[in-house]
Amino acid sequence: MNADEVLHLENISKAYRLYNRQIERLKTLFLTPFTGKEYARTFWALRGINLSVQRGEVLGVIGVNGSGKSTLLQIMAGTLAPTTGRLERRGRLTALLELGAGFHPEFTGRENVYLSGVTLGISEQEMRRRFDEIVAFSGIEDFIDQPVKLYSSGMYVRLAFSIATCVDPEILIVDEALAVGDAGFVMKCMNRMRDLHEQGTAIVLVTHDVQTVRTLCDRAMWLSHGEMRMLGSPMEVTSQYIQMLFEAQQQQASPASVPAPSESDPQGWVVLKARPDLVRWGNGRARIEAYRVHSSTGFASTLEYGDTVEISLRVRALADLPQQAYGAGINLRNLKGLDIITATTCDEGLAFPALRAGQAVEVTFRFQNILAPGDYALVMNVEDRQDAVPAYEDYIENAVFLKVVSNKPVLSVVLPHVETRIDELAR
Ligand SMILES: Nc1ncnc2c1ncn2[C@@H]1O[C@H](COP(=O)(O)OP(=O)(O)OP(=O)(O)O)[C@@H](O)[C@H]1O
Repeated sequence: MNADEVLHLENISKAYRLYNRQIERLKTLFLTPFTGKEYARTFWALRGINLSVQRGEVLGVIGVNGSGKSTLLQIMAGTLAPTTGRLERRGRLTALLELGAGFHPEFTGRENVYLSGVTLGISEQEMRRRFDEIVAFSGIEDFIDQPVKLYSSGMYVRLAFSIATCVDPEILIVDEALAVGDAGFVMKCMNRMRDLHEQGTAIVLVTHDVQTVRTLCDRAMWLSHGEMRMLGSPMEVTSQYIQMLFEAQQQQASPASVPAPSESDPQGWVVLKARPDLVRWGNGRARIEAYRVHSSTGFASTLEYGDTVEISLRVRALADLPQQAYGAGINLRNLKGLDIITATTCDEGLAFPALRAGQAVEVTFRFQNILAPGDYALVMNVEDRQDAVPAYEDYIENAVFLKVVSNKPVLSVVLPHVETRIDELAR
């Protein structure tokens, strides 16, 4: 390992033995020692991972369910042994892997803080010094002397995250556990991770939230079927990843799976329902609950080139939203994952009114359809532009697919109306 490395993985692989039936497990237990015959199937959850994490860098790990992310983090954290390969670590490592991992359920929160100190090799005196800060950050002062078995999952995460981040780790490993906290705490955790990053802590973060990778990470790694598919800049890796999700979803999408405007709603609103293929993230303070698309073809997902199109979003506040830089936006994204048209209320200088929880607004974007014929995903979001980097209340990658048709050739990606003139010159 060079001086700047805190984690070094060389050819790390992890195999699990899988049994199709219980009897095979028993046979392995009782017969294999004598017959040498294998009854299990080997499944490689990770294969040949080479990676080095530098001091102070934030690495985001993405990949679909079952791609090996948790397995990799457990190996990095030292709670799981790799089948092959070599791992080196430098410095104090804290990890938030599974909910409640490392806590003794019968012990109180206070006792678990000190128990964690023991596990991390931190003296009782040092833990005593850090105790107040840990409890204050967790926000569960009132429950600190209750056994943690009585904690809600959110309280578990609060305490575990506080411990993991208040002990000056050189390496912090976080596995999506943050999703369990409420929006306020998730934001607090994000800020905490930014602070640690500035202080030089290396962070490895598994998340399904592409936006988190883009805003928090220095590098991103995409795992696919246990192998490293891509390692590089967050923007590059997440874009490729989104495109893959998008194409996979396109292949699956049958006409019936594309939500069509509801016939029962004469105003054309389509209510957004949870679908397995819907890629949606955000802190949940506001949600897009319905959308509608209108053009000369009516409330339909097929649009004529050149038509005037209106796309409306109905946004409902789920928490009180003071009047500030809130806004909504849409992108029309082609099948290569490129945003061809984007529009936001913030960029148009329009501010949302202050909203109380439960109140809704309708936002309409009206534009000339200059898109070349083809299929497009409609991406929609509610954003908060208070800070330089937007935060998203709700972000939906692929709410609906729109088809653009044209009876005149469009040879470019977009074709705006071009005033054209021929002037004959006098000889
Ligand atoms: N103890 C185990 N025995 C057998 N297979 C396992 C075991 N743990 C994990 N696996 C398998 O290894 C693969 C990788 O799992 P892992 O939990 O690392 O994926 P992941 O990317 O973290 O998924 P998710 O996003 O759903 O959390 C999966 O196919 C999983 O079924």
